[in-house]
Amino acid sequence: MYAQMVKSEGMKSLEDMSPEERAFQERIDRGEKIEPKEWMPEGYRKTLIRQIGQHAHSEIVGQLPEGNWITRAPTLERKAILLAKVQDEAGHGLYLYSAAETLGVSRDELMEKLHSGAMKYSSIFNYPTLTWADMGAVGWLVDGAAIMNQVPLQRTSYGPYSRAMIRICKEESFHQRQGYAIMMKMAQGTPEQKEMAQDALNRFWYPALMMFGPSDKDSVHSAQSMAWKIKMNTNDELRQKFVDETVPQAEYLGLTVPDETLKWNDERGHYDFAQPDWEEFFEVLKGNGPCNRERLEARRNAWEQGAWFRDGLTAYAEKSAARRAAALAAE
Ligand SMILES: CC(C)(COP(=O)(O)OP(=O)(O)OC[C@H]1O[C@@H](n2cnc3c(N)ncnc32)[C@H](O)[C@@H]1OP(=O)(O)O)[C@@H](O)C(=O)NCCC(=O)NCCSC(=O)Cc1ccccc1
Repeated sequence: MYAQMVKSEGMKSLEDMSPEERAFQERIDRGEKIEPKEWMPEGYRKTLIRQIGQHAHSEIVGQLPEGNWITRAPTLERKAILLAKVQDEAGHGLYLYSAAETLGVSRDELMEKLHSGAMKYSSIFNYPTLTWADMGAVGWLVDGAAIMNQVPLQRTSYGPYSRAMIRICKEESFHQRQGYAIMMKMAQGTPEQKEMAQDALNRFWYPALMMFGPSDKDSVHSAQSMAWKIKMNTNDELRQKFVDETVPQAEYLGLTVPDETLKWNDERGHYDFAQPDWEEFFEVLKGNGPCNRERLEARRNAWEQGAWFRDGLTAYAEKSAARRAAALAAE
C-alpha cells in the first residue's frame, strides 16, 4: 500500500528508508500498534504530538462555548446534563494530554504552546454560542463531526492514542444524542423555538464542515499521516460521510440545511454540497475568528489563576515523597 502512495506525494520511498524506518513502516502496514518506548521515526513522534496535542487543546478550549450556558440552562435536568457533558470534555483533554506525554513532551510545554498560539485547537471553538438552541447544534453537529473523525482513529497506529479514542468515542455518542434531543425539543416547540433551532443550524453548518480540515488538495499532512496510520481517512472523505449522515437528521427535524446546492447524487451515491468559505477558515486559523482572542484569554487566565493550586499539589507531592523516604530510611 505504502509503495503505491509515495511517488505522488513526494514522501520517502521504501528504498530510501533506513532499515529501521522500513521495519517500522512494515509494522504499521501489518496493523501492529506502536507503543511508547519503542523506536519510531522522529517525524512520526512529532506528528503525533502535534495532532494529539491539538486534539487535547480542542477538548479543553471546547468547554468554553458550552460552559457559557451552564448557568442559563432552561431546566435543572438540562443543567445537570450540560454540566456532565462539559466535565466529560475536560476528561477527554486529560486522557489526550497523558497520551501526548508518553511521546516525551511535558504537559507544561503543551500548555505554553497553546497559550502562546504556537499550537492550534479546532477552528469550531472560535464561534460564539448565542442562544440555548446553540447547545443543541453544538452537540448534534460539533460532537457529530468529532465522532465521525474519531471513530476511525480508534484504529490509529499509536497504542495510547487509539485506546484513548475508544473511551472518548463512547462518551461523544452520548454528547451527540443529547444535542439532537435539544434540537428535537426546539424544532417541535413554538414557532419562535423552531426559528432558534433553524438559526443555530444556519450558523453552525459551515463551521462544522470546516472541522474536518482543508480540502484534500490543501491538506499538507494527510498523505504522510495516512501512510503512518496516524490518520485513517482523508479530510474530504470524512466531510462527505458527515454530510450524508446529517442531512436526513436535519430533514427529520423539519429544518433546512443552509445550502441551496445540496442535492442527492444517485450516480455517486452521496450528497453534492457546497464547500465552506475556505478563506474564512484560514483567517480563523490565523487567529482572526469571532472569538479567538476571548478563548485564549480565558485559557491564559485560568492557567494563571490556577497557579496556587498547582503549587499546592506539587508541594504536597514533594512533602509526601519526603515523608515516605524518611519512613523507609527509618525501617
Ligand atoms: C483532520 C485534522 C483536524 C486535520 O488534519 P491534519 O492532517 O492534522 O492537517 P491538514 O494537513 O489537513 O491541515 C493543515 C493545517 O490546518 C490545521 N487544521 C486543519 N483543520 C483544522 C481545524 N478544523 N481547526 C484548526 N486547525 C486545523 C492543521 O492542524 C494544519 O496546521 P499545522 O500544520 O498543524 O499548523 C486532524 O488533525 C485530526 O484528525 N485531528 C484529531 C481530531 C481533533 O483534533 N479533533 C478536535 C475537535 S473534536 C472536539 O474537540 C470534541 C468536542 C466537541 C464539542 C465540545 C468540546 C469538544
